[in-house]
Amino acid sequence: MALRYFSSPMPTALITGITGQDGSYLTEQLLDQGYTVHGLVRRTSNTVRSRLDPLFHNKDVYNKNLFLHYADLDDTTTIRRILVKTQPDELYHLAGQSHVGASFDIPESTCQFTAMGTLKILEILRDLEKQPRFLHISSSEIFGRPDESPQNEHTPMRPVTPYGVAKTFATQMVQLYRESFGLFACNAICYNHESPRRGESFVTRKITKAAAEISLGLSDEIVLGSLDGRRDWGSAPEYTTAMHLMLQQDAPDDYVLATGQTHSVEEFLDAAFRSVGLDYQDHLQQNPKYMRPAEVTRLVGDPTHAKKQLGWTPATTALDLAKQMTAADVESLKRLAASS
Ligand SMILES: C[C@H]1O[C@H](OP(=O)(O)OP(=O)(O)OC[C@H]2O[C@@H](n3cnc4c(=O)[nH]c(N)nc43)[C@H](O)[C@@H]2O)[C@@H](O)[C@@H](O)C1=O
Repeated sequence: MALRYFSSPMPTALITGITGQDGSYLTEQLLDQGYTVHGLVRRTSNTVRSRLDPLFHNKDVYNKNLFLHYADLDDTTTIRRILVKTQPDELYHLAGQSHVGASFDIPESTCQFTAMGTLKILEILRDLEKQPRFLHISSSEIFGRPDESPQNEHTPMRPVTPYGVAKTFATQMVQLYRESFGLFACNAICYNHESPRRGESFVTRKITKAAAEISLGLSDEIVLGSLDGRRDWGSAPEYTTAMHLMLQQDAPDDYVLATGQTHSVEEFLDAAFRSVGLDYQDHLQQNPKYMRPAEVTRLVGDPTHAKKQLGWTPATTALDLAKQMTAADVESLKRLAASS
């Protein structure tokens, strides 16, 4: 695709949350299109980055065009310095505390990183001479218990979880900075999006990893909370493709990224276990520890705007994902066993 607004032939992107599921897919997609990619990473004693390290090993060009910088989300001086030094054309803000269940236990740090972290970046951008186009990863959790179904970009926000409240604040700040200060700032309002790189504490990956382990005789049970929640699950690399398209438009806007279909946790569980010849009922335990004080039960997105404006179509269904992710977990466990 032609990237019309660049003055130089090699666009540059900066990604917060580059080590996460979405950050790693987006990095691959941008590098494959000839971008130089800079990523912010947190300074920890653990330098293994399981989703990014294979990129450095796989293709030599990645070593030349991918750069990581240490910066926490609340370290505004360092982020400002990196922005001034790297002069990105596009800034993808994917970082934050993203676990909804955990946000009930750690509401302050959820708001500090997910809400205030976004505002701090917007404030830095406001002062920059060269302002990159900005994408904030928002969430269907902003809709909470909505009055209408499916939800679109105009559905009122009614969050019911600390994470949803933090994302609502960040989403509205992005809108405010777009309208009041003229930033090219967009919200990608993402419904659940999954892949074999999904963190293991999210329900899809927890299920597919357990199905793989049980099928290989490595475990015998899976412990979950409520199976009733319904989710609009799509494929993570398809959603990062749409995020990139959002920053190639003539004008900034918000887009719902969703499939428009929902499935229950139980349906996903059933599909994953069936794909390796198991009946989940023989292995399921339920524990209130995984149940939440408040739960969004019926969120489903209307992706019409993204389809029309971006020409984007989500192709992978939740049941495809259940099978693909279980197969990937089986393969990875087999590789691990072969190498030890
Ligand atoms: C759009 C939104 O999407 C994600 O948030 P989420 O929907 O909360 O995702 P999840 O995989 O944690 O839960 C899905 C459902 O599964 C139920 N559930 C049952 N048993 C367990 C269980 O054992 N663990 C978990 N995690 N969930 C369980 C749980 O109660 C809920 O009904 C994030 O990416 C978030 O960042 C985001 O923006």
